[in-house]
Amino acid sequence: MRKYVLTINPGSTSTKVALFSGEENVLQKNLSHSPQELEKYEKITDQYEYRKDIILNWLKDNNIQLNQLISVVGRGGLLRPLPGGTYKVSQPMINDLKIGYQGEHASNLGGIIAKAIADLEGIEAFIVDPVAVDEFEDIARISGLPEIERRSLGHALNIKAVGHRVAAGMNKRFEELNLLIAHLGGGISVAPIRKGQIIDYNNANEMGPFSPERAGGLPVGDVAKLCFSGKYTAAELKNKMRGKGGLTAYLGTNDAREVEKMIEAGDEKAKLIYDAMAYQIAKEIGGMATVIQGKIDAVVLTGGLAHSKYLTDYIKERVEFIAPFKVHPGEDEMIALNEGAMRVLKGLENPKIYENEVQIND
Ligand SMILES: Nc1ncnc2c1ncn2[C@@H]1O[C@H](COP(=O)(O)OP(=O)(O)O)[C@@H](O)[C@H]1O
Ligand SMILES: CCCC(=O)OP(=O)(O)O
Repeated sequence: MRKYVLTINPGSTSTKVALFSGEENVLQKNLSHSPQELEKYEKITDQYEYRKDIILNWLKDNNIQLNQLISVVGRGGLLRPLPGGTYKVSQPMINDLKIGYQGEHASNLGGIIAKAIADLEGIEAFIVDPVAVDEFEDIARISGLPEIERRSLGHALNIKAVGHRVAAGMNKRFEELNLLIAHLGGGISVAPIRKGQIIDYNNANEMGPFSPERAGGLPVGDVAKLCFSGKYTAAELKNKMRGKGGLTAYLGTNDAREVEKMIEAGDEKAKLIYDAMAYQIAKEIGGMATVIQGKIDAVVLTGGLAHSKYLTDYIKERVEFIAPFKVHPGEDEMIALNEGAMRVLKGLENPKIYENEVQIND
């Protein structure tokens, strides 16, 4: 009997997979990937078989048959800019995920793997609130060079899910509050949210604080020099900035738990780098506070790194003057994926259709 929704969440440092029966999360696995494990794949789409097999083997190991699935829902990736919601995975969407329309990222595999597994059973595949959700105000798009637009790419799925949870805890609706939510994962997004709308944020793939595996915003003149130094190919430079940047570049690991062990063992370099990441996150939160004119109901930290007391205490000390400070460790992404699919399966909402007529340059 078909009774489960399979949710698939490929992140830059992990693959998370969960089975839901109705609202209940009945089984979940979170698998971390080291940089060494991932570096053998030239492009992120090359990780398709590897990540898909992890999921299929996990189902098999837990005696779950594919004919028990109602539908499959994946995290959505760097598609064309689009409104939030639940989208049916279609061929035009798959094409854009494969080319990485707005860039490469593990989340592009979410819809692709969901569709591949759903097709084995002839059931529907969906994505929910993908990385490319765009609610920016026009002023946030201006970069300083007319050829380059600031883009809305970040952890919309978790930020919205956590925003709803925080609002419920304050006996309010998400749409009533102004929040500053920082998702601290393999990538980092710092989002000023006005009445439920993410009106700005750093592009987590290319800007803002450095992260476990990304370089974040860099001095542009020095980047230009590096590009023309002749030392690196374009692909090598891209890898340095996403995948092999941040903690990975300085310390050889994307795992903050490992970094904390290094610090405990007296490694001063590890402490300087880890503190610098926390410092940059606090600075980004401070800057984004101006976007909503300091009228903020709560500053919230979420994502895998928000499990770290060391990191959250460091940030708290610097930002708690802004608004009440809350920590929501981990993510609500698996729940949010299931809820998005359930709204459609129960007929409460029509799935959105992905349109690919907007043209932008990568
Ligand atoms: N208990 C913990 N303490 C400190 N850091 C943690 C903990 N759990 C996970 N992390 C770190 O969180 C980061 C991954 O966050 P996550 O939100 O899972 O990212 P992604 O979805 O991009 O893979 C990694 O650097 C990981 O080491
Ligand atoms: C590209 C923005 C999304 C992102 O960084 O996700 P991860 O933290 O899962 O890598």
